[in-house]
Amino acid sequence: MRLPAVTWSEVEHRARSVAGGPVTRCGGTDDLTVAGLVTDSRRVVPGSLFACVRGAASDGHRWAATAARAGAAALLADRPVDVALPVLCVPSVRAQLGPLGALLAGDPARALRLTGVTGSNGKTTTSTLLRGVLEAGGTRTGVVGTLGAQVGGRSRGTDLTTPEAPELHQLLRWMVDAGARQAVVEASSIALDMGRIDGLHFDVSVFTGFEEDHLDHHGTIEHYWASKARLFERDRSAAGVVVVDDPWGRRLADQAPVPVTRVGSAEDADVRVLGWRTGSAGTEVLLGDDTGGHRVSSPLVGRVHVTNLAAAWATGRLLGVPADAIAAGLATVAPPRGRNTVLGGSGRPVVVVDYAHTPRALAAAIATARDLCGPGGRLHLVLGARGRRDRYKRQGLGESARAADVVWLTNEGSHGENPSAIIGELRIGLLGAAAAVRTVPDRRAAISSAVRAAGPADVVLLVGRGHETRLLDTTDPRDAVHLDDAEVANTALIVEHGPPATADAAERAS
Ligand SMILES: CC(=O)N[C@H]1[C@@H](OP(=O)(O)OP(=O)(O)OC[C@H]2O[C@@H](n3ccc(=O)[nH]c3=O)[C@H](O)[C@@H]2O)O[C@H](CO)[C@@H](O)[C@@H]1O[C@H](C)C(=O)N[C@@H](C)C(=O)N[C@H](CCC(=O)O)C(=O)O
Repeated sequence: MRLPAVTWSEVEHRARSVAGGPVTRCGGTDDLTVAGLVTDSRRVVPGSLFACVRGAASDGHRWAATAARAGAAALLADRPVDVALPVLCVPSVRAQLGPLGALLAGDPARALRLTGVTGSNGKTTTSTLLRGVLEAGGTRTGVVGTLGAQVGGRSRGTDLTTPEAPELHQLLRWMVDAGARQAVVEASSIALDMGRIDGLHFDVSVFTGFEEDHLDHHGTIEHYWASKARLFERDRSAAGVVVVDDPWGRRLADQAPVPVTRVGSAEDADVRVLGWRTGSAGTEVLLGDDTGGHRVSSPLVGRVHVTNLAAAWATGRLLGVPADAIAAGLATVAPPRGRNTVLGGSGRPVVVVDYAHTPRALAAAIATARDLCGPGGRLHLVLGARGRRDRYKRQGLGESARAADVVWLTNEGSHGENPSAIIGELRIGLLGAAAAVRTVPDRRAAISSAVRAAGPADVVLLVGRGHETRLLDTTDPRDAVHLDDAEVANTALIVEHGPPATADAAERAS
């Protein structure tokens, strides 16, 4: 992807448009040009403008000399650095990442209609659904989120659900160059808090629902909610679609300064869920809006997707997509990897792989998996908790797990914590539960044991990692090992219960 060469004076001019205090240019002539804004010295290429970002673990200013050696043409800093490069000194480097990230990517957002998606659960599914709806409406649409970035038949990996602003604007440039005229952006609360979507304005932003999460970062649930509510300010979005089935969503709908379409089962919902049913073949929802009743179907499995489908419907309508195109789009969108992915069946246990990693999402995933049990079937849950993150959730996860028949406690990547201590915290929520509790610290062995113990009417639910394929038990990312829950489950199904009995099951196992 070729990024435009931007003159130093254009960079200075855009930087001055960011409120916050004096901008001082040290060195560099007006016709000096830079190409690409980079926040990581390890990704600098000749001609880059390197942004010295102060972080929690280190200060980007420490990497200025490294960036210079890698060919950076100039620096963005908030204090003097002893490096022989032109420097633009600003009050806050992080505050410049959006505006300058946009400028140095050629302001791609100006050529796109943008939809933002935030919420504690359902961001990835709803973003994927929206892309399908907008494409069915006839517009090439890009998407960026937890599963990386996609446009047309191309994809790119990302380290974060919502990348840092310079990378995000470069991905939007990549989408525009690939012919996209719409883009859907998953906006995580941490990204909203850290300014990663600065420089973007959304036609519609979607709030998929809320429960406490990421309190390690936000501190309190109020701050967590406020970071999401920030997306529904006029300077960020023109309109909102908000699921009002929980009090925090209702509060947002009541308080947001932009026009809000309310979605859910509530009486006052503008797009109301009138009924639904779900099973291994997919989900069907009956919706009511100001144009009447609409029946939509989707291959997604599980009650958790009912409001995701309703929110995608409401957003498509707001963006002018005809009702029949929305329905066609929803009917064709395949489940995103690791979101209620269904394996096995046809005479073998069903295995469901899901990303649920909060108590409420786990309770919903268990309810969904229970819907897939055959007569008299039991639900086996393979449960862990990621190390070094949101310890406060572990007892709640254990409490939600009480709804299963057999719970297999295991490792989910301890990230340097003591794996047994993590399992012990999960077990607190299970004290006195009717469910049988097994402890198998090795994740592969736990998945295989659960699949082995499951009968043909049973369901094995694997939660916490979904699509993830890297498992880390230390604090050094280089120690990560490959472990894909769906891969391990498929192997266990064949080893313990034989190959798929029918073609479609074989297809599903692929
Ligand atoms: C809490 C958080 O979001 N931290 C992010 C933050 O880290 P940090 O402030 O510690 O940065 P740092 O490591 O001190 O580095 C400071 C600066 O020096 C630079 N640097 C660093 C090393 C070097 O050799 N050269 C160099 O230039 C870095 O690129 C950075 O610009 O800035 C880093 C660089 O951009 C991010 O990688 C890092 O995300 C970490 C890895 C992370 O795990 N973030 C998670 C919590 C996150 O953001 N999750 C959300 C939500 C997901 C969900 O909803 O489930 C997401 O959007 O992914």
